[in-house]
Amino acid sequence: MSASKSFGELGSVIKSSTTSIEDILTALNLSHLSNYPDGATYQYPTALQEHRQRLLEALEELQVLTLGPTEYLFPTFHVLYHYNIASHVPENGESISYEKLAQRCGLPEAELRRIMRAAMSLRVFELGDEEESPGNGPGRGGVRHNAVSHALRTTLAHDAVGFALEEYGPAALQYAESLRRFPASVQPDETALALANGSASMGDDIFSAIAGQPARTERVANAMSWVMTLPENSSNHFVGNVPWSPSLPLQRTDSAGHATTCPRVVVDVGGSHGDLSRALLRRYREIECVICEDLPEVTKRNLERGVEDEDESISSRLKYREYNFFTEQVVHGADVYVFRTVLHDWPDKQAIQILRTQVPALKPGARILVNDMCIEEGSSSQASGEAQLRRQSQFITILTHFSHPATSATDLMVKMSMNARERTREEWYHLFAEADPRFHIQSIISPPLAVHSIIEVVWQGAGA
Ligand SMILES: C[S@@+](CC[C@H](N)C(=O)[O-])C[C@H]1O[C@@H](n2cnc3c(N)ncnc32)[C@H](O)[C@@H]1O
Repeated sequence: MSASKSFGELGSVIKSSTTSIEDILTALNLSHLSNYPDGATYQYPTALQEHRQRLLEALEELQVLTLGPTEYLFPTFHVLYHYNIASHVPENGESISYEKLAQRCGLPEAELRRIMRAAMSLRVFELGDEEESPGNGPGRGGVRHNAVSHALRTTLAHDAVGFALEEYGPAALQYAESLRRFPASVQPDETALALANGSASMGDDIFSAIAGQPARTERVANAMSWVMTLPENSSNHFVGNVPWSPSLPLQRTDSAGHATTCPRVVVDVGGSHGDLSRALLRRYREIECVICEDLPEVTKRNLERGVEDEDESISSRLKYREYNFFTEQVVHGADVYVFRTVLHDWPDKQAIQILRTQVPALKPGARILVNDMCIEEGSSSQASGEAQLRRQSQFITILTHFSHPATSATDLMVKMSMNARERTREEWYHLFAEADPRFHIQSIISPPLAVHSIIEVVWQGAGA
């Protein structure tokens, strides 16, 4: 990738530039300038411009280095995605001439050059070997991948970028209008995304709106799989902290005082491609079966994709099943029902409905494990899940660069898409109490460095 300095070198540049800036400000009696509002706007004096420029460059480079190529995908802009330019640049560090790349992408060479110049300024791709076409002058030898553009080559990353740009980009531009048209609405079809899809107030949430479009449906599912590759979102946080995990510091017991044992049958509701299902099966050999449920289109793709490259010990225990969670749960008597980043998509009314449709299937002591965010009102602590999430959701800062300065928080993403919101702990308690008083929240675990908490809910009703 184009960040050529090490952490240590960048740290030194940052230290020396900030010291120089501070010295100049002190000499000019301006050391009081800060980010905190004091009623004054200010411009930095020219004397410190050079240090400021050095500092900004080092900070940018440090950010790229710290995020790593996969998370630093957000500067990808739409034309790069649309023409799938990364896929036309050879792998293995080989350069490609602008002429050839333009042909492969179906773009005029002059336009491609402009696009690539902009991309490289954002540290996506880098200049190729000058020797390749020596007559063209410095930097004219074409381009090649850097780590960031190379990461963009993979379908999952590319689809994640496309999902953000093409689903949320247009929605972000409708956000203000949606607030004007549907003030205080909690209907999933009265949203910015629905306006962008021309389906507002027609009874369609986004999942229904794209249901008949396999390419879009697949892109959403791939984007979800990509999100799970980000460290803060890794399935490891869930898998390592489930109530039966041996790695928990304290041995967990159920309400009768028995040690919490590993479940045999788990249902992954709204499980998309089944990434979490597979992670559970890999870690817990005692789980006999995980049933990954999702909408028909998603399940169809899961079944078509098959299990060719799958370890047989996992594929034999993983089942895919069509299920609409607004209807009665079809798998009765499972030990655990997992909802990972599902309920946060829905306003309370629908989330309650989803929980109630599970009730007829629940046996006494069955668990629901929700893996969603517990936001902390008013917290800006860097250690909180919310602050983690702000960084994680660079996913949507794609929009801040090239579409609309919309948001850097999934709270606004779920608002724009479904009129939903991320919930506080109290709101989770309230939601379950509303859904059915026999749901008992047994624990909420927020693993360190994880975006999502694990809300363990035990069914205290008699069985169905
Ligand atoms: C935000 S994704 C979460 C996917 C997965 N659990 C994860 O953590 O990556 C929400 C999932 O809910 C599914 N979904 C949406 N509406 C549904 C419905 N009515 N019934 C079942 N699944 C649904 C979507 O297809 C999608 O896979």
